[in-house]
Amino acid sequence: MGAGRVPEFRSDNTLINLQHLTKRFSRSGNEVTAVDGVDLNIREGEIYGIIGYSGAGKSTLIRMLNGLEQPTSGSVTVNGLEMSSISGAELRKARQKVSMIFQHFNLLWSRTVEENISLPLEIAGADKAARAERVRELVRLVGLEGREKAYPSELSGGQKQRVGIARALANEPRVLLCDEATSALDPETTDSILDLLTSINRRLGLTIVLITHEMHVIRKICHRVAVMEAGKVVEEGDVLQVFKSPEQPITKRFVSQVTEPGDARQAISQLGEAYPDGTLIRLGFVGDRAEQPVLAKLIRSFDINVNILQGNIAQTHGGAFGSLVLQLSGDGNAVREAIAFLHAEGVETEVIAHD
Ligand SMILES: Nc1ncnc2c1ncn2[C@@H]1O[C@H](COP(=O)(O)OP(=O)(O)OP(=O)(O)O)[C@@H](O)[C@H]1O
Repeated sequence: MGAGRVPEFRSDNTLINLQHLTKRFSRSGNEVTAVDGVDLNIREGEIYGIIGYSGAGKSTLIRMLNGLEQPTSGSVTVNGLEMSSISGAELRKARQKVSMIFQHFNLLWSRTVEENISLPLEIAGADKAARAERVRELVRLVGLEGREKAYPSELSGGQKQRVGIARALANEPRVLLCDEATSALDPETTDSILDLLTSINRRLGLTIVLITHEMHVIRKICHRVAVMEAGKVVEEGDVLQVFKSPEQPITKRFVSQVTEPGDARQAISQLGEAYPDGTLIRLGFVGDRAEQPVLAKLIRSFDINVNILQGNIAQTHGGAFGSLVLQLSGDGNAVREAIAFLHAEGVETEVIAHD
């Protein structure tokens, strides 16, 4: 679909504004605050990710963006229209412009691919010829040519989600909400669906808001991210910035999902055991900043041994980031001075372990 050739459109205009958004549920006499005073601005044309563990309040929050759930207090405004204050026909109309895809696709099993995609057009009252034309376009857009007459039971998970995406785009929404849209898919299919969402974002300038518990999804396609914990947004920012210097403990855990795969962590701890006299440090680097000269200077200037234990680099929408794990060994003072030197050079440096 050539996503890379289409220029990116992102404006500074706020499309979605959440103010002190709160949702409480009462369940058998107990009150649960699912969303707790959230303030957020989502800009037109961006892919905005909300990440959190199970129970953090993500689903409740995203369901308030299209009026599937009503806030207990606070407001949701989409393109100047306060979703929390409308109902009935007005809400149904507004919902056509804020459509949604789901983890389990929510397709109608008795309808074919093209009949599923056509459904929102039927509901909106489009005539038969216009529906057929639009369905053809959408089938092409999501890459399902040749599968129009298939039933959902005959499709792979990725194909089912493509039908979900086509159906969600039928009435030309301004916003696409994705509720754990890739959580039921294997890693390769996840990547192909994320590529499709990126491509749609670029081609149509569509604003996408997604919720997930996987940092890989955030890293791969989001421009900005909010981290949710116990109903609150505890950290928010550009994806690259959050990867570079996560502040909250929960954000650090999410970032380490991507930067420190389990086997790498194990390898580091094994190396740490093999060289117990060393100090393990992790250097963080971002974009095109050159840490290499700093490393060369470190090795030249201090009488210590430097072993590179692990290095990785990953791409985000905003650029590359990576980390390098080093083992420094030698005289304790020299090691301390070397670390002070790295700090002074402005390299993000964290001591992981020392003897
Ligand atoms: N309809 C409901 N009635 C009562 N409690 C609810 C309801 N919906 C959500 N909750 C509670 O609100 C809290 C947040 O749930 P929510 O589903 O929004 O979190 P989540 O981050 O999306 O987690 P998950 O990924 O597991 O769905 C949880 O404690 C949940 O049990």
